[in-house]
Amino acid sequence: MYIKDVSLSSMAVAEPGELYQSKTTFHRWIEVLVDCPGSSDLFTYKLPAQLEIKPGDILTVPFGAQQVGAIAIRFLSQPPADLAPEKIREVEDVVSRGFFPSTYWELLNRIAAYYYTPLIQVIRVALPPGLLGRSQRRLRLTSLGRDQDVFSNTSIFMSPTAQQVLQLLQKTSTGDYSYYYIQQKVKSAYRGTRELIRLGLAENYLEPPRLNQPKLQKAVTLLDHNDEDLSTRQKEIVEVLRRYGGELWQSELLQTCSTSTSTLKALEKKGYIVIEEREILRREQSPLMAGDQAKSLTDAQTDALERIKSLDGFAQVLLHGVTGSGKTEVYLQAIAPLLNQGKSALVLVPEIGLTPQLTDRFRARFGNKVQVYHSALSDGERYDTWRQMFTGEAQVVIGTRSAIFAPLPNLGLIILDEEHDSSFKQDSPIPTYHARTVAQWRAELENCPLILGSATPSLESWVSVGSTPPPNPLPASKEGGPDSLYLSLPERINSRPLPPVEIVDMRRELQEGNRSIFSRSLQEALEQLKERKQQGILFIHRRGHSTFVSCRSCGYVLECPNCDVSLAYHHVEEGAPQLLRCHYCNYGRSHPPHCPECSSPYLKFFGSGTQRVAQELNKQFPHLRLIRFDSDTTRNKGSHRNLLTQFANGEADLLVGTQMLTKGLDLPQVTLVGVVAADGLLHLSDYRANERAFQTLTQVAGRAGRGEDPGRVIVQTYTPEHPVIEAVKTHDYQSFCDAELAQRQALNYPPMGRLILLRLSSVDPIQVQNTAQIIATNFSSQEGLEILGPAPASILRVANRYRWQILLKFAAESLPTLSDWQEIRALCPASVSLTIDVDPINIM
Ligand SMILES: Nc1ncnc2c1ncn2[C@@H]1O[C@H](COP(=O)(O)OP(=O)(O)OP(=O)(O)O)[C@@H](O)[C@H]1O
Ligand SMILES: [Zn+2]
Ligand SMILES: [Zn+2]
Repeated sequence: MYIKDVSLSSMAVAEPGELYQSKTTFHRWIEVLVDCPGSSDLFTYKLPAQLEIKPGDILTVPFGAQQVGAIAIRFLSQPPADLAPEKIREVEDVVSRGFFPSTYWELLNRIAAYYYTPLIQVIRVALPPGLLGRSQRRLRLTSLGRDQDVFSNTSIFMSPTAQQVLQLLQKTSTGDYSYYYIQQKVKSAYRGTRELIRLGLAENYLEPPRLNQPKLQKAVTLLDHNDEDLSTRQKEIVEVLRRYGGELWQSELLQTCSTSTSTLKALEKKGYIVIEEREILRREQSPLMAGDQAKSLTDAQTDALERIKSLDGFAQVLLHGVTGSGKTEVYLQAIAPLLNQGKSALVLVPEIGLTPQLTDRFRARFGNKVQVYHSALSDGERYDTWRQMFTGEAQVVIGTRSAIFAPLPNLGLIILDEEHDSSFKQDSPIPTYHARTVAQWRAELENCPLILGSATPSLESWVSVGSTPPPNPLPASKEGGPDSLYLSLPERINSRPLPPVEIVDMRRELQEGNRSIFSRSLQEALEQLKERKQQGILFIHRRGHSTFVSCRSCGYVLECPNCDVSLAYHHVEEGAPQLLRCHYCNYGRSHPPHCPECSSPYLKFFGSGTQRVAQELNKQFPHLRLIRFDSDTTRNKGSHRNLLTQFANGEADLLVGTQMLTKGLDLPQVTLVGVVAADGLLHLSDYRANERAFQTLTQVAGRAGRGEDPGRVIVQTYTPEHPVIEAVKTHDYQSFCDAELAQRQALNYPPMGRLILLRLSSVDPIQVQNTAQIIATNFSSQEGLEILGPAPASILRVANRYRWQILLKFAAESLPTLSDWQEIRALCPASVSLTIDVDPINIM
């Protein structure tokens, strides 16, 4: 593939031999990425003679009138033709060497190239917010510099400028100023500072953003002493300290002993205690966990663990374990020996708030070796956690998508739990990476295993560990490529059965006079909950914007005549015509008043939200206590945990919620799971709709019957004959996959074919449409490339921007030669923005 974008072709730095300045090829210029808002170009600088620089080093360079942070990208043996050599400025200094280990650096480069994203944007995703941006370069005295008296004869010889800077620094108690300040105070300070550094009298460093300075707090430490000359009060304090292991935060001690700082100071004076500032790490706080021991494993778990432990270096492992089969225990026991070897592990989960239980289990097992890293942390927490990771101490990092960039130097294992989950994919902004793809590269580069765990693996992962389907029931293992391994946990812990799934035909309910959103079956099950002192979960699919239209009388779903997808309902604004549209070929029609199949007027936009269901429940089952569990009720930090704890404590009978319920909840008291309307999942206008529906329904069903009491699942639908419903009923992942893969194959959809989605948006509806048209025609028809669209996005206008899209579909697994992306971008006028989504997951 030919890529002209400069920042993309910087891949070259990762090639061996290019990394270092060798004596034979003497480089005199270097291209750097400058950390300046809006700048994504590379700039050329001259290499100072004495300074050794490697790609990936963090530098300071003069930029306009400022000194700014920059990252060294690659050497040039020729200056660019359009730049006069004498105009090129020199790199000022290296702030941090080897900041990016070479494997990490290569990872970032791969992401930039694969996702057509300028490298600086990738770096911004990887680094904690503001690390480079608001960092400040400072100069501070060394101990040699502190003791240097410029007026004495024994002083090291230095220029007058250097003397001035030295004296300036010596005047402060800290011996430390920002470069900016020094430059204000001393003329041509630049040369002076260089000189001081060379003489070992000063050193420069990059100060982290102010906001993220380490947080200090006073700690009180007990010294070894016999307490003879103490008052009773003082003795009490010493006793408290001793009970707490000899150390407490001062604030805690004051509170515990109801004493004052002056009492403590008196104790310090007597030499019994020391009070000092200590850094407190702003890590996510969690309740203290009781220690937890490794469980003795089932046979299937033992097999899986042994296979994992025997791996040496990179391998991709699909751990396919049915719901409640104990995958987490396998992760924990795979990680334990690594920590003892001084290695770290990275565990990615779909959404951290939704899985406090998982984090708790890790904390209970590994204590403070566990770090949590995700974007909902405050900047301070993120920064501190990031620094902790950087130390290289063996640790377990649990985080969401972006934690794949955790700077763990000594990585021994990467795990993606619930690997099928679509939240591992970033749709915007660029890079539109998939954490699974990045994890695969990272594991390869670090030469460590990658475990993909799921009860409902993505078809991508299923195919990648060997596309020939194994026999049913699931085999213990199957072989894919040389580096891939399939492991299965086919049974629940203690051989508990998977819950039976009852499918209720809602058309029948209507025919037989039940107009409630709850079938008679579900009503009866809800009635029984209270009697039996059991708990239940009701799943409601919230459709957000997109919807499908179906006939309440006959179940007919309006579909596109040209594609095998349902039509989406479009209603751009009040008063505008109601339209049905296909997102793949742009076929459109008006919304019909009657069912085209049976002429019934009961056409319905499907899906009632949690709120409506909760109201309905309150009306029909006033004695059932509910907890609503959706994005409205879980907005605050810690609210997931609170609601789940309430529920686990039996403060409610029913948990009513959305997608959130499907992710890893392990509540043994739950016996009933009800799906109010499965149809909301089945007819989305997306080629992945079936896969997603199967995964969601199987996962939510898997919440039932995990404890002693057997579970029961009731799925309500208007299309009971749908193949997804069939597969969920029989817990048959295998046949579902076979059928689904055959369809994907026929239509060249992933994982057989490949997709790239171009999303265009603009405040100007005409311009965006025209641009989409021009870009689409620009893709010369190639063998194996199909261009779908341009078509308007399903919600045409969002935040006053009109959105169009072009879907590129490739028959082959790898991408063929495409036209130059820079040229494509150049076709967009300034008012139209273009996002290139590689391997898109959301096509609507
Ligand atoms: N060897 C074991 N012996 C006894 N209990 C176990 C064992 N392994 C796991 N468990 C328990 O079984 C329950 C289910 O395990 P876990 O939550 O890991 O399942 P899972 O495979 O991740 O399920 P899901 O995919 O549905 O989230 C947990 O409560 C766990 O503590
Ligand atoms: Zn009908
Ligand atoms: Zn169509």
